[in-house]
Amino acid sequence: MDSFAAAPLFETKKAKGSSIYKLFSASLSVGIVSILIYRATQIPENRRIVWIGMFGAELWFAFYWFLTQSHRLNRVYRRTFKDRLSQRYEDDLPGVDVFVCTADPVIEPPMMVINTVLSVMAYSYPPEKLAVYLSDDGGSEITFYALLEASRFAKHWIPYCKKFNIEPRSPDAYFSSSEYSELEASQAKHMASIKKLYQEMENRIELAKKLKRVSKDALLQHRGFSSWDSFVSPKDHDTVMQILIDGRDPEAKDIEGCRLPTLVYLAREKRPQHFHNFKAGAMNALIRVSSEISNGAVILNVDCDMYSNNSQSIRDALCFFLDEEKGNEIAFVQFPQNFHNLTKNELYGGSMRVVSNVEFHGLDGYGGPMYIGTGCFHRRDTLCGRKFTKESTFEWKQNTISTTAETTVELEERIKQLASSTFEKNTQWGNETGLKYGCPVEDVITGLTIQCRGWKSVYYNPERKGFLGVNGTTLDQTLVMHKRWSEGDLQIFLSKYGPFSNGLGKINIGLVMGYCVYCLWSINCFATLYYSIVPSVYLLKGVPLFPQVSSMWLIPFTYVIFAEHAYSFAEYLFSGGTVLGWWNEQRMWLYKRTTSYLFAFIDTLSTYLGYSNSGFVISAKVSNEDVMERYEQERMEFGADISSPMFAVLTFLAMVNLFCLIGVSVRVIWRGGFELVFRNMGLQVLLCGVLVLINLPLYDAAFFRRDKGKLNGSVTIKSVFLALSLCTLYFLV
Ligand SMILES: O=c1ccn([C@@H]2O[C@H](COP(=O)(O)OP(=O)(O)O[C@H]3O[C@H](CO)[C@@H](O)[C@H](O)[C@H]3O)[C@@H](O)[C@H]2O)c(=O)[nH]1
Ligand SMILES: [Mn+2]
Repeated sequence: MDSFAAAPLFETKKAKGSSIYKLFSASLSVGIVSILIYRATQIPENRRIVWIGMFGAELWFAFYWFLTQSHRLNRVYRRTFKDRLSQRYEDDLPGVDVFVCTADPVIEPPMMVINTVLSVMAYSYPPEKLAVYLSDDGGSEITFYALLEASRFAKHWIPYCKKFNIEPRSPDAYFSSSEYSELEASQAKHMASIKKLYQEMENRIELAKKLKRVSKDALLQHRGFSSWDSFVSPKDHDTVMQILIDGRDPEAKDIEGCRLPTLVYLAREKRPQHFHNFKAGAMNALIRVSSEISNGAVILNVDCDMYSNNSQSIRDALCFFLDEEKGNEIAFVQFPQNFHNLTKNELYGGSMRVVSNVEFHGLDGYGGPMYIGTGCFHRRDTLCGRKFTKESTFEWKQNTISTTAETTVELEERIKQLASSTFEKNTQWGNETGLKYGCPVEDVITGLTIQCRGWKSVYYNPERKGFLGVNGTTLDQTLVMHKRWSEGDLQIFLSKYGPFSNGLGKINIGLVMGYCVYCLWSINCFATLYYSIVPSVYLLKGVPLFPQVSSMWLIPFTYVIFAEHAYSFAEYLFSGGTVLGWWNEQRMWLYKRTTSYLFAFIDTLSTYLGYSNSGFVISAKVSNEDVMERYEQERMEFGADISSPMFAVLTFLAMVNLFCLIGVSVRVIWRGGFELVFRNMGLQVLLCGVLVLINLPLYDAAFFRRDKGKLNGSVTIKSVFLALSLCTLYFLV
């Protein structure tokens, strides 16, 4: 072997400045411990219970802060060498199967879905090694029709992408980001004609969507439509499987005469009497079906809204899997979730900036990130349950399917039963094999299980983002999504597959802690609720719960509060955010903790007691113009007609703090004693004041706004009434 052949395909670098961080972290620990000592030693004679509550909340915060250190102490960054990959493996690249999941043609419009499909079909990768599968849990004829249209448009689109080496390769994203005037004349002409084809296709699909049926002409164009003859409903139908482009077929070529990637539509069989297990069920059906069609050694999974923004991502991922030294222990390569519809200051904290740019790098330092469902490359064999051994190597060359004389139709008929609703009965699918069932975050539990079998994962966060998706555009959507996530994560923690119950001893302790940060999200609700109600109410009552301004004990409180927030502010800016964005994120942090997490906890509890079953509320990916306008102006969207219990909790909390602050102010102005209040309860005033400040958009939505995004009137009235009652009650007794 010459020296170049031995050169690694990727490199891993530790984050700079980690010793400074360690010092900082140590100083904060001292502060935190001092606070706890204060609580434990200074218990007052009266109102012990309230004090102990404060102690409890602070104990929790301290413990949780300790867990989050695992995200920061050992961050690593990865870099790939794609030129070495092509030099060594260009003729030998593994097959790659891309799974795109969709579930509802209304929430996830067919145009969006096919844009994602086209973007992955156009990867810079040998087309004969690439296969794209669309799983449609909505079983929609319109989605199928759109995919059929896309399979034709691909013949023009893929050669265009490759000829001019364009990015991004989702047509919609490309057309809305590029101007003819910036292109050379020949390309501009070419683009104009492609764009026209695209718009014609779009018109046909939108028309079908509007009429809720495919035109008679189109129906005759493909035998696949006949599958809908026996169709009862999206929840009750036979398997629909159509190989729209068969990669084995030498005639399947684009307009330049180059081969095309395989393209398959699958709507697995659904029956009301058989539970379908949401996305995990869809993925497992895809794993089986694809194993008979293309059997790619590597599987890429994306949600239907997450188009590929970087045509090199497959090659990036392969640099990890094919690395001669370390590749054999890597089970999956996770890219961050990024979004293309964020506004500048991210009113709903949608980018999860710090998670992507700090925390996941920290997990990577301890054995690898979680699998987060989209933008993730898996090795097929590990996903199917194979255990790790030191001797095992990545044998991608054996994965090829022998080309038989079978026709496309014969192949379809033979393998249809792999997607039947009864296929998994009495098998290990959903348990030891494939993605795990029974958890609203199938991805996280599956990834953790793989890591517990001895595998590593890799986090790859390149400059040019690999995937871009759609983020929620209303407060309600964001809170509901976080409820599902935190609920699923808590269930993982409590299950026998949890980071603690299963991971301890199998994965690095740093990774156990790292998982716990997410798995225990929901538990944060108690300490946060306590901290955002009790000190304010006792402020109104005139009872101090923090050290006096003149006391030495104030020092650790001040240090911890200011240093921690200054650090989080710096971290947010360092991750590319804005000042206002950080402030918005603090609000969302409060809102998620007091609603999503609380409701997730309650629902998990009732699931355990057998009262309910957690479902999967599909995140909305489109919103009407009115909502969109406010989203772009960064006005918080409550939705005047939404009377969600989550909003009731938020409004109640906001009102309690408002009334307490007003109450104290009135008293001070009336009776004087400003100095006394400040001296005895300075921190309480600060806390209550910040809570009011952060809730300004909510008061605005409750009292002043007139648009459709304002807070529901009855929610406002009820919450004001409840908050007033609570404050009066506390004030009097
Ligand atoms: O019965 C179902 C329900 C959902 N989906 C698909 O699952 C994906 C994710 O659903 P979405 O509603 O967008 O959920 P998010 O909360 O945005 O998704 C994140 O969280 C999920 C649960 O952890 C993961 O499955 C996702 O990959 C991850 O992006 C979408 O493509 C859906 O079409 C199905 O295929 N079948
Ligand atoms: Mn999504």
